[in-house]
Amino acid sequence: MLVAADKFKGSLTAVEVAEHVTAGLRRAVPGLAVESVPVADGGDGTVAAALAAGFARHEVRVTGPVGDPVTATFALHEDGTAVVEMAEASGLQHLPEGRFAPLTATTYGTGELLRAALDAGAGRIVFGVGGSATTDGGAGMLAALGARFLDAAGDPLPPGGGPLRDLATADLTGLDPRLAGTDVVLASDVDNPLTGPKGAPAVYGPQKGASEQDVAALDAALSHYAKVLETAVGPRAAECALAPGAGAAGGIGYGALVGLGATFRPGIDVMLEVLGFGPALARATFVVTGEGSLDEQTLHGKAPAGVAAAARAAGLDVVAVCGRLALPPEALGRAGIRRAYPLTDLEPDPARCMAEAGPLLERAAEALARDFLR
Ligand SMILES: Nc1ncnc2c1ncn2[C@@H]1O[C@H](COP(=O)(O)OP(=O)(O)OP(=O)(O)O)[C@@H](O)[C@H]1O
Ligand SMILES: O=C(O)[C@H](O)CO
Repeated sequence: MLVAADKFKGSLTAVEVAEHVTAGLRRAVPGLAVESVPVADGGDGTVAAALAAGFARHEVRVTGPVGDPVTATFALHEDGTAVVEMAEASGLQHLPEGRFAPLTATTYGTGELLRAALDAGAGRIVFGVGGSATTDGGAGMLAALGARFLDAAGDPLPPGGGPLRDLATADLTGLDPRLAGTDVVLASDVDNPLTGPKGAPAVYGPQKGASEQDVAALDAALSHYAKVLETAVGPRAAECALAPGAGAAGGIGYGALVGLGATFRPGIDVMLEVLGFGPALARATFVVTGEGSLDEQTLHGKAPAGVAAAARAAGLDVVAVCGRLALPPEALGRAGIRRAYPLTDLEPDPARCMAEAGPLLERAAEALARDFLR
């Protein structure tokens, strides 16, 4: 039995989900052998999943999205693979008192975090992006790693995506030379391009507090930024702006593709590899996956869809646990999930469902075991 579920955002971490599911399964089937691989898709919870898989914890003080220092964690494996999560440095959770800063929030701290991973000896970086407070195209991150972004007077630009409208010259030649020898994988939660109707400002700007006017300003600023970078590094900068994942996390995907030589991969695929899911799957006979909300998004590359695809390919049955379920049985079936057990079936009151998620999940796992394991 393999438990490979993501967090239930707002109520349980992926590690807690695994613990409660295991407890419930064992209550129904005493002595059941259960292995767990808490999973994540590159978005928040990615470093936590790597730590649960045995990576070493490294904590660093870096610049937060609006300039105040924050403590960010990255995870390092003894084989030299680092898992770095941009939200640890530049995520929405670091906005003081939750106050948005759509035009001025910076990814500078993410660049500092990447530098710390290089300092710690990382030879390969899995760069998980998503959940960002920023829309600066990764300019702050590149600046922290040695790039220079200057206005017409030759002064460095102030932080954030808005000021990129005044960018006159970009110079990436000062980037940390260790990056050239480092394999960077962009593990993204989304595949949007940098700008346009499906771009970072239009699609994800509003969740960072951007008004309609801000979205238009950010889209123009990022388009201009990409043009200036084309002058600095050549036509590949234009290709990167259109590439899947360029628009992830406020365009940090673009910054990583252009400046860090990153390659884009769907986050869940990369993370399953990094977390040792394959060998665990080979030992399993049945798989439980899940996340907080099983919905349309789940089908688009979220953790349970990735787990179910891999498990079905190995010929194993998959069922899911979740807080809430917003998919019909046919859609679950297409994703390779035989049945889902939502906590809201056990406790219809949403607030109690969140507050008592642990014990409810144990009951859901017991029911699942009775249905499938006896
Ligand atoms: N215990 C719970 N009971 C009912 N619903 C829950 C519970 N825990 C989480 N949820 C629902 O799940 C939502 C979070 O969904 P989920 O954990 O799938 O993350 P997400 O928002 O899709 O983000 P990510 O992309 O990081 O996975 C919450 O907003 C809530 O609606
Ligand atoms: O951070 C963001 O902008 C979203 O999570 C998409 O990557």
